[in-house]
Amino acid sequence: MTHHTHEDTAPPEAAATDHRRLLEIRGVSKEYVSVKGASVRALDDVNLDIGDGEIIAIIGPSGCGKSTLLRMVAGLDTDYEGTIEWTRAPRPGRDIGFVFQEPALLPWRTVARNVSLGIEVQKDRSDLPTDRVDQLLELVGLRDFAKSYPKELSGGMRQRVAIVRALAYDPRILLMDEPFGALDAITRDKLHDDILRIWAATRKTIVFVTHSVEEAAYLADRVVVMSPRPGRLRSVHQVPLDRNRDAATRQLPVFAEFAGMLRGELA
Ligand SMILES: Nc1ncnc2c1ncn2[C@@H]1O[C@H](COP(=O)(O)OP(=O)(O)OP(=O)(O)O)[C@@H](O)[C@H]1O
Repeated sequence: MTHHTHEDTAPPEAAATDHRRLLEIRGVSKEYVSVKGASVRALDDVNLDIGDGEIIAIIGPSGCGKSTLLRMVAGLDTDYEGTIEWTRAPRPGRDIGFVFQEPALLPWRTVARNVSLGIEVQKDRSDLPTDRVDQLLELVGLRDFAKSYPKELSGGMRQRVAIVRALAYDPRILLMDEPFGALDAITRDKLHDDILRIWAATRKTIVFVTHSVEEAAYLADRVVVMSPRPGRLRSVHQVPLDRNRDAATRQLPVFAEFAGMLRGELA
């Protein structure tokens, strides 16, 4: 089990071993200035390489800058020190799929039309072919609900629609900010398996923020632990499991041990 801290020899920015690099985050710091003029240092010298096809979980105490970091990677906030560089130039507006805690679907559009929204907002406005929408919905078992409206779906189904909507224009990276935080435990577990299925079918790079160490351990290749303000990378851990994960994985001693270790890092 890897266990790097600032005091260890291996730096937390150690690159993913098995993946070509997709993104390089170098020396990223962020200061917010409040309305009253006081400044809050939200991130301090964050360094991380993200490999192509890698799944990374970010965990850390409330307010440590997880969402801030995700927003910067997404290009939603460009006011920071340091650099975030892509190894291949991103296609403007297309390379990031973002999923929030709330699915934010348009209630007057069908499921299929919500999924194709990601494409329609692009400049060229080419419609998403119906078979592509079907294919995306199939990934999350919602093909039969293409013509339903969001209010006719459960919370978990809505979040599945939000996830495939983010995948509609084939982004290089899927960023998710506590995507399962509003769901009950059983629905969460089902969504986890949807994510694993999506990854197996698309090999997308996925970076997600979570408060659950079990979620991080179950889904990720590497887990990034952040420390409280100013947000720094406390440690980066390779998850000691191969990619074939299912319900039985959660029963493995190595899983419990790893999740327990993460919990200890957060204490
Ligand atoms: N727009 C803003 N203006 C001022 N301060 C901000 C702003 N957004 C975030 N902050 C501050 O920056 C710090 C990091 O916030 P951020 O939302 O990134 O944390 P987080 O780790 O995602 O928290 P949580 O787990 O509670 O969602 C916090 O101290 C927060 O108060």
